[in-house]
Amino acid sequence: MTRILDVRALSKGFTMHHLDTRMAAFSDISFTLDAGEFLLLKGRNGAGKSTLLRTLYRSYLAASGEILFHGPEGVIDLARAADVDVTYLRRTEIGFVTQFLTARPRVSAEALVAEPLRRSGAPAEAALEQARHWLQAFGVKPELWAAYPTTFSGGEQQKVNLARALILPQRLLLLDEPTASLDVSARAALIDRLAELKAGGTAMIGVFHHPGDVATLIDREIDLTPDAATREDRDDVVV
Ligand SMILES: Nc1ncnc2c1ncn2[C@@H]1O[C@H](COP(=O)(O)OP(=O)(O)OP(=O)(O)O)[C@@H](O)[C@H]1O
Repeated sequence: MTRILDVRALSKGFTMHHLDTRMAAFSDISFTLDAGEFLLLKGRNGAGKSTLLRTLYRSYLAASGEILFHGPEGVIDLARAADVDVTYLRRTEIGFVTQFLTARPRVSAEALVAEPLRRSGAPAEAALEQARHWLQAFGVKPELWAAYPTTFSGGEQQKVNLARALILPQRLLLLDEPTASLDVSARAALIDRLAELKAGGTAMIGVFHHPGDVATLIDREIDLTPDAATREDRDDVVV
């Protein structure tokens, strides 16, 4: 079993300056994750699911604890890694799929989707071909491929977002409600792609409003609700 992540005693809180108080988002979280494993994050609203994903991605700095990522060049603690190392890992090793597309002015949908492949060294035409394949797979109409996604509908933007986030297999994939606002066929395409990436060894941590969407992928779950018993048995998954 290839270890991907070793999270130890991780905590994160927020300082509410206007109230002069500090509030814990999650405390003392520990778990491990191996290649090809899918971990479901559960918990009531406000339990800290999104904050944990953002802390693992290093959008937030942890208050304490370790996030040991087993990467191509050895083990690196994401809680303390230099920004330049985090930026590098985000390009090639760690993906984050949210509900929101960061569209850029005057960048076409197909160019946006092809970008991760281009950055990894793929020739322009091959990257565009792959981009069109994934736009098609997620159900974006061909007449939109060369258009700017800033004007797309919410669901269309989400499909472009998924195509871009999932075009390049990564070692670790963080998923924050990626099925929100998707139609049935795009949801099916997403599940197929996640299954394919999982089979290829990508480790995943996901938050899903409807975990039933990904029931076939889930290996383990952690409940972030304070005092909830964390169940790690696949048979206990509630869908
Ligand atoms: N940037 C922030 N500043 C201050 N407090 C924050 C910030 N982000 C999140 N919080 C607080 O941290 C707690 C955890 O929020 P988080 O969004 O991680 O919960 P969640 O489990 O993802 O919730 P939901 O299921 O409602 O999406 C909440 O009480 C929230 O108000």
